Amino acid sequence: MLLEQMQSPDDLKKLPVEELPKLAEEIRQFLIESLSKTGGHLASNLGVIELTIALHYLFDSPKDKFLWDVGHQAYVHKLLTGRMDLFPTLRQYKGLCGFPKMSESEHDVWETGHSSTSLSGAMGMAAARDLKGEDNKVVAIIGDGALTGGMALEALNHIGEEKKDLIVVLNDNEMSISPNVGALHNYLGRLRTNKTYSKTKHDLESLIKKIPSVGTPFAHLLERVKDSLKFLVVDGVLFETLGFTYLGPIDGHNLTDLMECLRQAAHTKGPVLVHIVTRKGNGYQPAEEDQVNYHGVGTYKIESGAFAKKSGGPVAYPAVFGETMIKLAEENPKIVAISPAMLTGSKLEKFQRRFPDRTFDVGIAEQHAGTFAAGIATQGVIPVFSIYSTFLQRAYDQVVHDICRQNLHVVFAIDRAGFVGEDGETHQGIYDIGFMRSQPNMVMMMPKDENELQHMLYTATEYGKGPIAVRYSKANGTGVQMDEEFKLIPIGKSETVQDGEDVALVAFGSMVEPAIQTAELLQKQGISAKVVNARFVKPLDEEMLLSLYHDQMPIVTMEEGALQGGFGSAVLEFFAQREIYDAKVKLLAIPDYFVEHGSMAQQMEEVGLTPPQIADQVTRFVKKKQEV
Ligand SMILES: Cc1ncc(C[n+]2csc(CCOP(=O)(O)OP(=O)(O)O)c2C)c(N)n1
Ligand SMILES: CC(=O)[C@@H](O)[C@H](O)COP(=O)(O)O
Ligand SMILES: [Mg+2]
Repeated sequence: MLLEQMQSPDDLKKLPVEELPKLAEEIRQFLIESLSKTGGHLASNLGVIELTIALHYLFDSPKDKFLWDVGHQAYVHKLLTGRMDLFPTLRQYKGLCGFPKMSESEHDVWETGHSSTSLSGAMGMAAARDLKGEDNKVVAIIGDGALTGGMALEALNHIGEEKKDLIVVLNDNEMSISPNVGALHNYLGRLRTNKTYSKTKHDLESLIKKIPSVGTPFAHLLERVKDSLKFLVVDGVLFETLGFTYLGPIDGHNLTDLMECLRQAAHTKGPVLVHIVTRKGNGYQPAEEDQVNYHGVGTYKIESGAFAKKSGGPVAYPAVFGETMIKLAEENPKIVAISPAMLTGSKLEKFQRRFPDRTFDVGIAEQHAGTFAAGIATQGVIPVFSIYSTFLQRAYDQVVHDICRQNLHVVFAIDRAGFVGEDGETHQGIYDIGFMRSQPNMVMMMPKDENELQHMLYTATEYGKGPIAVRYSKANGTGVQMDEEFKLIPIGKSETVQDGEDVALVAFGSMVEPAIQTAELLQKQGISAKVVNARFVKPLDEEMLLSLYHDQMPIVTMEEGALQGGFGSAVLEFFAQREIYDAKVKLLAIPDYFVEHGSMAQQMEEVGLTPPQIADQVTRFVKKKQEV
């Protein structure tokens, strides 16, 4: 098997060119087989097998730098850089990361997970290279979806101006996770169908070169004629206008064409954009036919492509969000949904089918989505901005400057809040509590179960006074009975779940259920714990906190979020502001480091947030308090 011999790109370079299609086929079979057992980002990787082979064959990694945008398509790169044996551990605890990771290999020179960063990173590397007087190549590989991200467009603007040697490979498969959207996508479509462009341009340039222009009075005029002629050939060559040499479009599954084009790119001065056209899921029929669901998969049967059945259990929070949105929108015609390219994961596809005019998939454009929501809200329409916690990070200034400062009624539906499992550190949804609650006007809540989620969403859409956020986990709910009618939750009011005398477990959202389990464990040790469902991190239920203090209850705050600036911090701030210095408060939250991939359960255990671990900590805390 050729693949087994690939310990480094040097081994690849030893292969005769004729063997490369065989290697590509082996990689395809390997990925289909290996991911059927581990899951992972299958379809995107099947689409870049030939491209990755061509890149490693022609360039000299790690001297030459490859920056994989999003990084979900870097599995082939991992295979060709000696990590085949680790694939059975892909995305598992302490196993191979699903994204580029510098600690894994010297060939991973840029870490990703969030999209649209590769061009800025590449520009930085090219600038540093030139300052140091070095001569390596820098190649950014970006998908058509990631290209819609604002960062990528900002970088194109800069790169085109600076004119440094840098190659951008645009992998155009017409797909984001869902079919790609937007005017830029439509433009790429026109380039794709205009296959004669490159040839015509080449012929034209050869012709113009024959006219003796340099040094003549007509030089400038002739250059302008050349540019104008280009625009006659296709309706606007955006990338050339921006200062890139545009090569393509070429078939990204044809190794010969790829090699030829990349060779030409490597010898071209200044920024080059190589436009390759690929098929997501290429070579595996189930993935080609259902590109959306094969973007990221769990385990599946190779022959049929059938996904392993989910192990029953209660419905997951995102599904409850999707269903609730339909109910809410049926009752309230002012409600619209906004998603930055995540309709599928956010469970809004059914909503989109039911209310196509009230659904906005804006592409990978979190910043725009935020300010777009603000604009909608100014007109009395109610935008529900559905966004994963981790991607909301990208829209922070929009949250601050456009939404909170203008005190607009934007409803944030913050999905994937807390640990996310296999995607790991780039995707953990654990910072939103801190960065949202610091904003004036913000209201923020998290439900203890799926029934409370629907009531919170209803409360948020009815609120009307300013920005309001509901964060919820990707996990399954608790299996609680769902109420038929929506109820308003009083803003800033907690709920006592069970009474107790020795300690108060004040839990935020997803930690209420573990708090109840912890209380049971404590009971066995003779410790009586009160459990409070905090519901709100902002505004806090101050009355509840003061009452616990007056009852001299030690307080343990519990949250699935970062310790710094989180729910527990808010409780401490409250007591400090009231000049209450003898409140006994212990904070249980996620400590100050990036927690890597694994299952959500493993991640909770790693940071000490499982009920037995919490019970131990609470026992020590209560005993210490009694000793004082
Ligand atoms: C900032 C950000 N927003 C959203 C995502 C979620 N996401 C991951 S891959 C992807 C689609 C990327 O499409 P494209 O770049 O064309 O790559 P393809 O999967 O088609 O190869 C999206 C929306 C992300 N990783 N980062
Ligand atoms: C690479 C990426 O950002 C997405 O594909 C992400 O992995 C989706 O996560 P979910 O599976 O939770 O929707
Ligand atoms: Mg794509």
